[in-house]
Amino acid sequence: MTAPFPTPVTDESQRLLSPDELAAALRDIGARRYHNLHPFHRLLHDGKLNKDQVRAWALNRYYYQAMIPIKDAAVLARMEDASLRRIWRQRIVDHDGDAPGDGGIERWLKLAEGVGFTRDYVESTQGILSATRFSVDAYVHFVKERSLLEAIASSLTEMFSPTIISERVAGMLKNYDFITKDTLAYFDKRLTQAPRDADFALDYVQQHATTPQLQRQAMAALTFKCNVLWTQLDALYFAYVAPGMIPPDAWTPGTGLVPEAAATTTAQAAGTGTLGPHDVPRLPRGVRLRHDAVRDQHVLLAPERTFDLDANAVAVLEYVDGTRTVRDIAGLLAEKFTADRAVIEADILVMLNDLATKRVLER
Ligand SMILES: O=C(O)c1cc(C(=O)O)c2c(n1)C(=O)C(=O)c1cc(C(=O)O)[nH]c1-2
Repeated sequence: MTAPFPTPVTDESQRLLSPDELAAALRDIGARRYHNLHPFHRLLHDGKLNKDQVRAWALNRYYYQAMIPIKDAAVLARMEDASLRRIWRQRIVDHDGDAPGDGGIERWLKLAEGVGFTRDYVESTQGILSATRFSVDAYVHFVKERSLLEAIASSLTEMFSPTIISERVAGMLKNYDFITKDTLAYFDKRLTQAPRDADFALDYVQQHATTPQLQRQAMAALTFKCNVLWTQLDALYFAYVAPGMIPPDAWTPGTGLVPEAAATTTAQAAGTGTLGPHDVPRLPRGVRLRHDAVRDQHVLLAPERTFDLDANAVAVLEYVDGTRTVRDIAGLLAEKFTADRAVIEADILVMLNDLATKRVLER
C-alpha cells in the first residue's frame, strides 16, 4: 500500500534524527495539524455553538470513545512482548473500567446524558455521521494493518491533548450555562492518563524508529491520526454549523433526547434553535438595533441587556428584516462586498447562531 501522505524526499528527510530531533519533528506535526486548530473546536471552546451543536459534538465523539478500547485491543494483539502488553492494557481498563459503571466510555455517556441525550440513543450510534464512523474506523484499520511502530506512533496525538482539554473545560464551563463540572468529568482523568500514555508511546517511538525510513513512517502515522481527528470536526461543521447539511440518517435536533430536554428544544425551535441557510432570522420582540451616539457604537438593545456590535454584525443585521432568509442576506452582502456568497453565508451563520444563543435573534 502506498503511504497516505507523500513525504518529500530531500536530503534532510534521509537523515537519521536524534531522539530529541524526532520528538521535535513530531511536536511540529501537532503544532500544524492538531484538532485544537479546527474552527469547530474554536467555536466550541469560545461558547459560540448553540446547545444542539454541542449535542452533535458529544454524540459523534461517543463513537470515537467507544472504539478506542477496540483500537487498543488491536494494538495489544500485535505485541509479542508481555511487558509491553502489561503497560498497554491499562489503556483498555481506563476506557472500559474494571466494573460496570466505571471507565471512560461510561463517563462519556454521562457527558452525553448531561447535554440531554438518552443513554440508549447514544449507545445505539444510529445518529452518528457516516464521516465520523469512516474516520474512526480508519484509525482502527490503520493500527491493524500497519507496523506496531506506526500503530503506537498514531496514538501520539495524545501528546497535545492536555492543552486542548484544559482550554475546552475552562471555555465550556465559562460559556455555556447548560454545562457543569460534573458533565465534563470525563476530562479530569484524561489530564493524567494522556501524558502517561503519550510519554510511553514517545519513548517507544524514539527507541524503535532507528532508521530515517522508520522515522518518516512514525511521522506519517501521526499525520494520519491528526487527519482522523480533523475530518471528524469537518463533518460536524458541515452538518451542524455551515452550510448545515445534515445527511439523511444522521441525528437531527430534537431527537434522541430525554423528554425534558426535547421539550425545551421544541420550545426553542420556534425561537432560537440552530439557524440554517433557509431560515428567516428576525429580532425578537423587545430587541432593537440602535446607534449609541455617545460611544459611536452600534448595539443590540434587549430588555436589561445590551450587546456591542462590530461593523460586520451591523452590516448583517441591517438586512435582517423578518422576511429575508440567511441565504438572501448572504447574497446581498456578497454583492455589496463583491465576495463569495458561500463564504459569507458560512460566516454569517456562525454569527447569527451566536446571537440566537444569546437570545437576541430568533427565527
Ligand atoms: O479531547 C481530546 O481532544 C482528545 C484527543 C485525543 C487524541 O489526541 O487522540 C484523545 C482523547 N481526547 C481521549 O479522550 C482519548 O481517550 C484518546 C485516546 C487516544 C488514542 O489515540 O489512543 N486519543 C485520545
